[in-house]
Amino acid sequence: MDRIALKEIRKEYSAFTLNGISFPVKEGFITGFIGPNGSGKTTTIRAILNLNHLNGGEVLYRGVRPEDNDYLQDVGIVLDESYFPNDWSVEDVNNVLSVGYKNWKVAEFSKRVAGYGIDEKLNVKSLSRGMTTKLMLAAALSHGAKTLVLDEPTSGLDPRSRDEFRDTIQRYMAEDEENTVLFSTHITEDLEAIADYIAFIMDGAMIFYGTKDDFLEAYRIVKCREADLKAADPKVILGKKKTSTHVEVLVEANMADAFGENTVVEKPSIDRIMTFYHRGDEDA
Ligand SMILES: Nc1ncnc2c1ncn2[C@@H]1O[C@H](COP(=O)(O)OP(=O)(O)OP(=O)(O)O)[C@@H](O)[C@H]1O
Repeated sequence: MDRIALKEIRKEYSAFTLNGISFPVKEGFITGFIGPNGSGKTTTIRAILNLNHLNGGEVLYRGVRPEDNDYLQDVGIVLDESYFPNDWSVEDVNNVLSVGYKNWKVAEFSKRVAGYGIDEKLNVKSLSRGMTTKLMLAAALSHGAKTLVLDEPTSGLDPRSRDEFRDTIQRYMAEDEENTVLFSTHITEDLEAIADYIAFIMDGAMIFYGTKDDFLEAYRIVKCREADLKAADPKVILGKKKTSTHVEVLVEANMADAFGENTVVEKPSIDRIMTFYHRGDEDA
């Protein structure tokens, strides 16, 4: 079952268009949402959270198009920047959200922020980027949300905190088989560790949606000589990088043998797929 379904969503800014993004966020699984800087991840996430007016398409939550923001009671949110007013203390966050969320757990939030080493007397604006992310994560996990929607939750975290974040998400998933997570990231190590599904966008358009394993099987990097490239239709080349001795191209897996026999074929990591995709002719 789809916890969230994005159906052809479209958002037009003056210099950017999110152009018909469709993918499901499957109930009971972790979906990693990837794409390079400026590809439209935050715009998509804001659409899911009803923070953006859309120019087309729709977002379904538990199979229906929400008529108001009540569905957000069920959603724990981490945004890429703080959504708390700067003059609030952490204690204010606890007090105010206990009014806003029907199932807010005051003691649970206090325990979580204390666990992150955050003093509730501190002002939100005095927190570092990583601490602010942890504060949002503590809030996201303190109102019984069955869905987490997290925008770049690990980008401000140090390696140890990233590791703890991954443990926290895995514990959350183990607590209830219906718990569901969508998180965007360009730290692909996070995905390799915990994502079940991958949604990959670029320049506002959908490139891939499927299981992480299918994603890793879908592409190959072929190392060959520049002359070998002539053997194949240039359209099969999804990305290209020259090195001092040869050229490397990203292709769909079924095109890996289109460049003749004098090649080396590798299965790329998520990171390599992302960095190669749409890459041009520049030298390494
Ligand atoms: N309010 C806005 N007005 C105009 N353009 C916007 C607005 N918000 C985002 N954009 C543009 O939309 C594009 C996509 O931005 P978005 O933040 O969704 O990308 P992203 O994939 O989340 O990037 P990053 O990985 O850098 O966070 C960018 O070119 C950005 O400048």
